[in-house]
This record gives sequence, structure tokens and C-alpha cells, in this order.
Amino acid sequence: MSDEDVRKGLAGVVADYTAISKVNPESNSLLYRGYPVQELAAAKSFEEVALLLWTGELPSEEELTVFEAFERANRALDANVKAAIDLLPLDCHPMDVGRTAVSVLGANHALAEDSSPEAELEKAKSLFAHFPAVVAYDQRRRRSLAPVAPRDDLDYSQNFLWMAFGEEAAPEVVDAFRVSMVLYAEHSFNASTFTARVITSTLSDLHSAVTGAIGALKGPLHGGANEAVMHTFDEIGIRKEETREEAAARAKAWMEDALAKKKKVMGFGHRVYKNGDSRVPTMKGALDKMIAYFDRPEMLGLYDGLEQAMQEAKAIKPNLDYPAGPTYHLMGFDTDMFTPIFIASRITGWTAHIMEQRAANALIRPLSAYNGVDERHLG
Ligand SMILES: CC(=O)SCCNC(=O)CCNC(=O)[C@H](O)C(C)(C)COP(=O)(O)OP(=O)(O)OC[C@H]1O[C@@H](n2cnc3c(N)ncnc32)[C@H](O)[C@@H]1OP(=O)(O)O
Ligand SMILES: O=C([O-])CC(=O)C(=O)O
Repeated sequence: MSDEDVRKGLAGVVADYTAISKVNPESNSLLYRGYPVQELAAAKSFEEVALLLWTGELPSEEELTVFEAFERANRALDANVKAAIDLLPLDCHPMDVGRTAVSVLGANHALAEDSSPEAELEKAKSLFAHFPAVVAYDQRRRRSLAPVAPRDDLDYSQNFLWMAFGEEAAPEVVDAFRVSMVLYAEHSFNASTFTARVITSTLSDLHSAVTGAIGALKGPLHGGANEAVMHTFDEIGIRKEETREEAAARAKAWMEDALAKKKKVMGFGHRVYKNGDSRVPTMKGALDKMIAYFDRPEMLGLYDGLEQAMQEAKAIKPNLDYPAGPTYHLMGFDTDMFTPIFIASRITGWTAHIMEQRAANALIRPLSAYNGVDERHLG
């Protein structure tokens, strides 16, 4: 085996087919089941997009109504999950809470070991419905606030924000949140989805695969970057009284210093897109609306300053986590809740891939090139 045979990070390796999404770095496009993600983000609910990812088609009005009724009926915080979360320390990372919650939901699901397509879809829908209450409950318990019961007169995004904050969010905020959920839902063989597929390939169960995927998403080179972006903003310092230009100048100086010290700045760069992430313009549009709604031009200054300095120094473009982080911050979420929100969205893509992997399974087991000590013997 030569060095050329070793593909570190599996970079450039095509591991399988997928019909769920197409990431095209040349045209800078992303299609979910054939539809450009920008079109879906402009016109469809997250509930519709979830059904599209799972089934391959947008739902009829009747199919959507049935699913919405299911989702609304399964929104309450599961009692076993609540009991498990209550045992976890308040200072553990919320991703640990999310990972634990999915594990508990799996252990308690009547269809846990049933891998028929019908059971898998049922479990995917159930996770979709149950997970927002986990994020909302965890944020509230960390703030010493009582949980807020879900409301079945609200849609998914409205209810998510209701449970998290205990008040109805403005339509502008709901819409920005919905857009983020649609954009975060699916992205082919990213690290967490591939993790879910590896686990599924051993014929393990759906909740195990999602639990593993959460572990992969947590890292700052992947989903954890949306939190890391906010830590960068915090390190630079968010000064509400500052003008956009003043904030931009400080952010530029921070970035120049960070790059001079050879730091990796989270929220920039991508393994597949080398000329910009297809989802960023739409998410940046949602961020702009939040900046206008909350009247926070200094946040735009920080955003622009970092982006410009990175562009000038290394021509590396932002990825989806870059606009998503400050958007969630402006909505009022705690920073370490950002990646659990990403889970709530990516549950759709992960479970679609789990079903696809199972339908045409091959054990995922690459080779390795041994570079340890030569053969040796005892005594
Ligand atoms: C939803 C998502 O998961 S999107 C991804 C979220 N992740 C991040 O934002 C983390 C920051 N970004 C990164 O670490 C990388 O860009 C990755 C891991 C996403 C992709 O990187 P890879 O394709 O493996 O490229 P790699 O990390 O080797 O970078 C190539 C070069 O660009 C540089 N580079 C890439 N991203 C960054 C960055 N964010 N900041 C500074 N330099 C960077 C690297 O240092 C490297 O430079 P070198 O050739 O001089 O050593
Ligand atoms: O595709 C990737 O490698 C990471 C990413 O953008 C995602 O998972 O949304």
C-alpha cells in the first residue's frame, strides 16, 4: 500500500450513492430531493421539508395535516427523558443532554428494535416531535426557570420558541428560525450523517445511529462551529453602543491577529465548498432581518469585519454556522444551545440517511495502512 492509497479524512472519496441531497460545489448549489434549498427555505415549512427528506416527495395537503397532528400530539417533554436530564449536572454541555435524551427515547420506544421501513419512519417522526422540548427544557433549567408546556395551536417553529422562552415570538423571528431549520436539515455525507450511516451499516438501531451522530456533530469542526462563532464575537466583545463601522474595525483587527497566530477561526471554510457555502446567502438574509428587527447594527459590523479580514488574508468563505450563530444569539438562545438546535433540524437528514442506508446496506469498513512497529515476538 502506497501513501497515495491513504485518503486522510476520506477527502475526495465517494463512499456511496444518495438520493436525498446533492451538494454541488461547482454550481454552489444544494438540492433536497431535487429542489433547490433556497426555494424550500423561501416557501415551505420545516414540517414539509422533513416529509420531503424522508419520503422523497413534498406532502399532499392531507399528508401534511396528518403529520402536523402527529407532531403536535408528541411535543411534550417525555417523562423518562425529563427524569434522565434531571440527573445530569447543570454544567454539562447541552449536547450531552441531547445525546442522552435520544438514547433514553430509544430505550423506551416500543419499536426500538424494529427496523422495517414503516417503523423507521415512525421513529424518525417521533424524534422530530420530541426533541424541541429537550432543548427548551435544558435551556430553561440552566436559567432556573420552570418548563413551559407546548401549545398545539402553534406550528413547529412557533412552538419551539414558545417552549424555550415562554412567550410567543414575533413572526419575523419565527420565520428566521424556520429558515435556519430548513437550511440545517441535510447535507449529504457530512461527518455526523456518515457516522449515522456507519452505525446503521452494522444493522444497529435508529436511535443508536442518531446518538452517535450527535457525538460527531458536537465537535467545533462540524456543528459545534455555530457556538464557536459566538465565542469569537464574545471574545472580540459585543458593544451595543458601537456603530457598525467601529465594530467592523475591531473585528478586522481581531481576525488579523488570529490569523497571524495561525488560529483556525470557526465558521469559515468547508470540506466540500471551496467558493462559499450555498446556504450562507439565505441564512445571512435571515440574520440581516434579525439585526434589523432587534436594531443591532454593531452585530453586522462584527460579522462584516471578520468576513472581510478572512477574505483579504486567506480568501476563505463563511459556512452556514457563521450567520446561524449570531442569529440564534439575537433570538435569545444561550450560546451552548446552538448546536442542540442544529440537532433538532438535522434529525431529519440523519434519519433519512439511516433509512436509505438500511434499504441498500453494505457494512462500512475501510482499510488502514499500518505504520506501527514491525512484527516482533515475546521473549
Ligand atoms: C455545518 C458544518 O459543519 S460547516 C463546517 C463547520 N466547521 C468550521 O467552521 C470549523 C472551521 N473550519 C475548518 O476547520 C475547515 O475549514 C474544515 C474542517 C471545515 C474543512 O477543512 P478541510 O477541507 O479539512 O481543509 P483544512 O482544514 O485542511 O484547511 C485547508 C487550509 O485552509 C485553512 N483553513 C481552513 N479553514 C480555516 C479556518 N476556519 N480558519 C483558518 N484557516 C482555515 C487551513 O488552515 C489550511 O491551511 P494550510 O493549507 O495553510 O494548512
Ligand atoms: O457537509 C459538511 O461537511 C458539513 C456541513 O456543512 C453540514 O453538515 O451541514
